[in-house]
Order: sequence, then C-alpha cells, then structure tokens
Amino acid sequence: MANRLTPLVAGNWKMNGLRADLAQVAAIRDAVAAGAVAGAEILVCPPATLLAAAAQLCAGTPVAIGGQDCSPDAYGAHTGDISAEMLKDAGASYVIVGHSERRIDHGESDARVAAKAAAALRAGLKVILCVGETEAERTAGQAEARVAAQLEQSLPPEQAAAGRLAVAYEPVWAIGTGVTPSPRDVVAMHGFLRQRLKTLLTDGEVVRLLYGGSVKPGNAAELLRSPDVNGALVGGASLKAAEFLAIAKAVSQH
Ligand SMILES: O=C[C@H](O)COP(=O)(O)O
Repeated sequence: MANRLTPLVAGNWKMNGLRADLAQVAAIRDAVAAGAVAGAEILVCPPATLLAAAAQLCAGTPVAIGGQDCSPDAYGAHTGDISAEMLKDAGASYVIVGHSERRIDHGESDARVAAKAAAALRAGLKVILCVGETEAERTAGQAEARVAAQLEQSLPPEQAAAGRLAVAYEPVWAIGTGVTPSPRDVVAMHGFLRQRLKTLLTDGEVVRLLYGGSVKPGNAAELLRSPDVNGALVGGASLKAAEFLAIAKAVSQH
C-alpha cells in the first residue's frame, strides 16, 4: 500500500551562514506561519553557531530547528564536539547523522553513525539518518548493496527509534553537483529502501524517506512525487528562504 506520510522538508545549511542570515530563518518562519506550505513539516538545520538563535526565532511556530551532527557521547573531553543534549538544550528537535560529508571528511564508520543516532534518540531528538552510494559504487552496480549495508549498520536500536527516525537517500555524486538521478532511479531506490526498512523495523512502513542531492525549485516536483519519497533534504537551495519555500511548496502540493 502506498504511504501517505506528512512530508518533511529539511534544509541543511552545512558550513554556511552568519548571524545576518538568520533573516532567512525569520522569512521561512513567517511564510510557514502564514500557511504557505501547509501539508509539509519544515525543518532548518543551521550551523551550530546559529542554532540557539534560530530556535529562539522559531519558538512556538511550526518550523523545527535541527543540528547537523552530534557526538555519540553525552559530555566529556571531546574538544570541538557537540552532544545531542547540547543541541536539545539549544532548542533543536532534530539532528542529521551520517551525512556523507561527515562520513568522508571525518572518517565516520557505520558503527559510529549508529552510536550517534542512538545518542540523539536518548537525548530526545528525532534523527535523520543519511545513506547514499558514490558514483563508483553506482557505476559498478553496487548502489543498492551499498545503501542496504549502510542502512543496516547505521540504524539505532529499533525500540528507541520508533516514530522518531527518518532516512535520507543522498547519492554522493548528486550532492552539490547539479546532477540528479532520474525520477525513475529515485523511485527505484526509495522502493528498495522501503522494503529494507519494512524488513528491519516493525514501523518501517511509516519511516519517512527523504531524497537529497541537488534538489532545486525546478526539479523538486518531478523528483519528489513518488509515494515512497516523503520529503527532501536540501543543501544549497535551503540557504535562501525563497528557494527553500518554493521547494517546500512543490513537496506539500503532492
Ligand atoms: O544535506 C543536503 C544534501 O547534501 C544535498 O545538498 P545539495 O542540495 O546542495 O546538493
């Protein structure tokens, strides 16, 4: 049966944004509060330096704020790291874990990603777990095997995850490149991930599956229209409120 889950449209600002850019968060908040994207849940994940201020701007509104990563540890001698508890305390309700930029830049293993997801859930956050194959893996016909392995090995414990997990499929070769899979390939991979989730989790049918990788206002409707695509994880196009809102509108109108 096709899923009819409330779509989640998440903006990942990555290492972008100064205090002046909080005006974009305020613009998103105002548009969402005015009902511009009714039918979709909206999340902004600014850099850690802006998280508390963004959360303050959006307090009491439907716009959620999230972190881009968290430590597997709750506190301690881990210079530069930020715990899930700290994100929660700053006003976050979500955190992204296992983004390919973290996996590649910081050598994060599936086991470490799973520990981060578990830590986030323990702290009371919702989790967006990212998976995705490289171009070489796709060319070698290993895309499904790769994302299946990442999914299985990065999942937090089932009981903790219930109702608080989303999975983002982000082919590494589509991130920030302007190149996307065909809508047909997105449908195929999301269908595959849905089947895997149903095998791995009792609530696998209702875990939202987001697509990420060069989503823009011009391609959002086409890329995100399948019933197993339950939203988007948007990078570059989330930095400007107008572009992000245009994507959210395209998603919410499905
Ligand atoms: O987390 C977001 C993704 O990595 C997609 O980034 P992008 O929209 O800039 O391609």
